[in-house]
Amino acid sequence: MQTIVKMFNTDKWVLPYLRRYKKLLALVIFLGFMTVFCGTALMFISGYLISRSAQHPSNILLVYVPIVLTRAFGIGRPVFRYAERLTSHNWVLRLVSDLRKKLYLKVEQRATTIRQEKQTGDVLALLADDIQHIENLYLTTIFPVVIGWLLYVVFAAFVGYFNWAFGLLMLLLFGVITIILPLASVALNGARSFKNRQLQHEVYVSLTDGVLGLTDWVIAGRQAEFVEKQTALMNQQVKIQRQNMQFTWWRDFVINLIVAGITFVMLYFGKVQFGNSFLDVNYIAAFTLAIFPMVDAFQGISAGLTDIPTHQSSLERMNDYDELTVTAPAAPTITRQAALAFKQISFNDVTFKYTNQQRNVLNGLNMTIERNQTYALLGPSGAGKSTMLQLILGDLQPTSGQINLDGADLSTLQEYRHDLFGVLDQQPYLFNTSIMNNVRLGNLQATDDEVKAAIAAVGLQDLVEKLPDGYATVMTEGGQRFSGGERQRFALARILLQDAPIIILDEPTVSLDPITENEVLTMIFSLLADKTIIWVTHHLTGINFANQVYFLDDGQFTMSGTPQALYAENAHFKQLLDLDTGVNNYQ
Ligand SMILES: Nc1ncnc2c1ncn2[C@@H]1O[C@H](COP(=O)(O)OP(=O)(O)OP(=O)(O)O)[C@@H](O)[C@H]1O
Repeated sequence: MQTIVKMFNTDKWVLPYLRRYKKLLALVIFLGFMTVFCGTALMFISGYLISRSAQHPSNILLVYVPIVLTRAFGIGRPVFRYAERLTSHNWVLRLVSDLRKKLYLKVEQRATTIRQEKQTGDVLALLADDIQHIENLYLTTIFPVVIGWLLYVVFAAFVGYFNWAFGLLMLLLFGVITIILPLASVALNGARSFKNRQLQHEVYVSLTDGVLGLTDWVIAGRQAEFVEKQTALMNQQVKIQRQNMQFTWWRDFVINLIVAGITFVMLYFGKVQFGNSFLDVNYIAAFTLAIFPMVDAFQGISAGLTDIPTHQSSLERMNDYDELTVTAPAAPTITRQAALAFKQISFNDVTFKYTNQQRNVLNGLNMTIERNQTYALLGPSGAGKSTMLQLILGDLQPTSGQINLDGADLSTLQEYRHDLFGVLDQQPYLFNTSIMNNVRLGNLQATDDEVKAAIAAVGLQDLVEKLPDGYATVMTEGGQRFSGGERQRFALARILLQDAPIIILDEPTVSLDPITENEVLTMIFSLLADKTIIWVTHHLTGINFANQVYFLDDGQFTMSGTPQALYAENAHFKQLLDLDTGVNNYQ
């Protein structure tokens, strides 16, 4: 219970919405209460009416009023129920839509760096499952519990109005169903529900991880191990769910036993209270029958409270996510136009360290990137090349030092990012939509003719036009229907449409065969001849396209210069290049 109170005390996700929509919330609770009230009153009046009708009809008016009331409560119950469903779902959908938007904005703000702190499965679970749980927190927990408790108090007071001692007895007996049993449920079953929720989360994380690396599991011939791992997790879940169902069965059985006891007590109360009067005797059936519709509402309290630990873990995860606050970057100090017309980008003593790492990945780097020049960045695996690209793109911030674009701190220019940078990486993503839509992603304002021109520029016009559906051909997920070289060309067409002045190439040809690699590199550098290019590459194929080559090792530049100068001055570079190209270069 303490953890629940603590959870709500520190909550930033749900409570603000309770306050924002409090009037609607009060209406939902009122309508829910009226639904159960009408159901109870209907049974009460019906009990009275049946009993009264069995007596000698001294005056027809005495049954006429209950008939009208039966009709009123009979109509009132479904009407209130309908209105309650409408408003509660309206309330919950508003809340969920606000929550989704809030969560989306949080994720979006950190989209580029999120994978450093969260696993993909974590974020998926958060987006898909946790929000759903918050929705259920209201529909299956908060609303039924509040309505059930309200009814409990009103009914005990009603009985107390006739006989305070019986009122007190009802308070006590119904208290067992509405307070003691639900709390015992939370205590006994809560830990299990919590564990189930955590297992569900583990399944998400492990499944996403497994699916992302599915090819590797298959290549390693360890599919069975992957399936076993998932099955073990799911079996644990099934076991817990079975225990939960058994627990629910026993709990409901105990509730029904208690209700049977309450029914006898009520009969006795009726006899003592009303048994001596010819007219009042009809209240015995009325009070006794009224118990049954209420029991449904009271059962909801136990079920609702037992779910709290499940919701708790969702709420904790969402609040935990909230802790990852994003500090808004300072406003840009130069205009978009000035940024696009930049002359140079400079690295000034840039050092970078990942928060979870001991050592610096980059150590006091200095470099100047001139407009319209091509820079090749080479170095062994783990040297820090990709980290450098992320720093240029503003996805990471230097631990010390500065990266400036014409004197303006690059990290403050994030709102110009799409206009400044085009990125072509190892596996550009092609979506399961038409070729036209996929290429148009580079520039949503581009006309059909412009898209076609970009596709023609990358040499894919013939291929596309020969397809039965032409430009409307759906690419299939990840663009699987096209070869690696074709996928890179489509991605290049996107970049042409985007027309950003700085192009980041992150080993775009690493997965291609040497002939296709040569073709794609030649195409990239001829089509992007007027751009500033920063190109990370593992080997020296196509290095003569670069104006400057920088070797990065262990976070520092160990060598730099034009390819020609390095070839002339550095025996190692000469040897590597000759090996890579199989000929003597620059002769
Ligand atoms: N998100 C991260 N969190 C912690 N350490 C990281 C992270 N990303 C990279 N590193 C570490 O930083 C170092 C540099 O990584 P980086 O990816 O920049 O190297 P790289 O030169 O691009 O390597 P490769 O050529 O293999 O892609 C490596 O030791 C890597 O393990």
